[in-house]
Amino acid sequence: MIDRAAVEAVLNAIPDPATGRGLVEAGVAEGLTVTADRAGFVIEVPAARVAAYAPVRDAAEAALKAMPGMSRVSVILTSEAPAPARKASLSREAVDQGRPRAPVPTDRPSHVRRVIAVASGKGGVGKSTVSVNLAAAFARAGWSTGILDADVHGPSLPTMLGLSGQPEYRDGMMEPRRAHGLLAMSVGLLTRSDDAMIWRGPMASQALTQMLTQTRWGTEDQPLDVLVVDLPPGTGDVQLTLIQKTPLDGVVIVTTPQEVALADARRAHTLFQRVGVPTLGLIENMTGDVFGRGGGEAEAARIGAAFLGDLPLHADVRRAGDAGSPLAEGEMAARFDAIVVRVMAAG
Ligand SMILES: Nc1ncnc2c1ncn2[C@@H]1O[C@H](COP(=O)(O)OP(=O)(O)OP(=O)(O)O)[C@@H](O)[C@H]1O
Repeated sequence: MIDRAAVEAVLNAIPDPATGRGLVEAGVAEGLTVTADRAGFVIEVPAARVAAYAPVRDAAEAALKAMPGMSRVSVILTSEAPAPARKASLSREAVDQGRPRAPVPTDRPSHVRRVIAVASGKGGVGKSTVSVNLAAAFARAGWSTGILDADVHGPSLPTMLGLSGQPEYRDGMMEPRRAHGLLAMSVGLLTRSDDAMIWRGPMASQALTQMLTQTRWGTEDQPLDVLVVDLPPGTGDVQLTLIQKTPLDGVVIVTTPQEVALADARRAHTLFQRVGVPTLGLIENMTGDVFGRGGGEAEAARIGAAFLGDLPLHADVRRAGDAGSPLAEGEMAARFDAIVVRVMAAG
């Protein structure tokens, strides 16, 4: 198990060029996610400073990869979009064009009945695990189901469904992959995992739009009943841009019972509320002796959302994820079936 404190110590040994302080201390490592064997974060700097921070990203990546037990590291260097230049001589029309406009949601994907996002206020709460098992439970309930992995910070669907290789293009559309009764598309299938990617909000949003609207999720004869979208964790700019542009019918928020995760879940709920996407409910993951229990239900009541259920830490869940297939039977699969019944009732 990778320890978050150890990751932070490694990152604090690397100085931020601007302040000379360690990367975590200086607040440079945004959205730091540490899971059992992975770590990732985002460095967001003004466009002019991207080159100066590239060696920092490389050093951080190398240092994290060298940690014992670390299997995957993703350090993303992104640039803030430059503010539009305004001149007094611009016409009114041009000035108007420079103003931020209310974002226009992209078209709905064709032949898809419902788009449900799975989100978390912070990383490492098991959002991707919940997404894929929720999708499998929808399929067990008889709904034709797709899953779209939009987690630019660390796409994990290819591992969880045992997928590799780029998707095929046919008649100008990407063909989703088929696995375990689900249709699947992942940002991880569209990029080489070792690429040093620079994901800005708009780029991530463009990739998501493309995967949503240019994937053949359904046809006139065989529409898709539900598309589950695994969003990147957090409540920052990337998430805001994504959800503003994406036609979502509802969101399921995943949290752990810990106080800090609950506060982040609340923040996520507020973010979705601001853009008019209804929260279908909260799921408490990793309930039990380690993290406590019950916080998710109390938080759901506090924000006026449904509580969809809790999921204890269970070896079957991790084993299924590692083996590249969702849960198909047993106690944990049954818990997901119960959650799906409540989601269906909510949305
Ligand atoms: N209920 C559970 N019981 C046992 N293991 C779990 C459970 N939920 C998640 N895990 C394990 O925790 C790890 C992290 O899960 P996952 O990758 O789904 O998190 P995440 O929140 O999607 O992370 P990220 O923020 O990086 O996307 C995985 O190894 C997964 O198998």
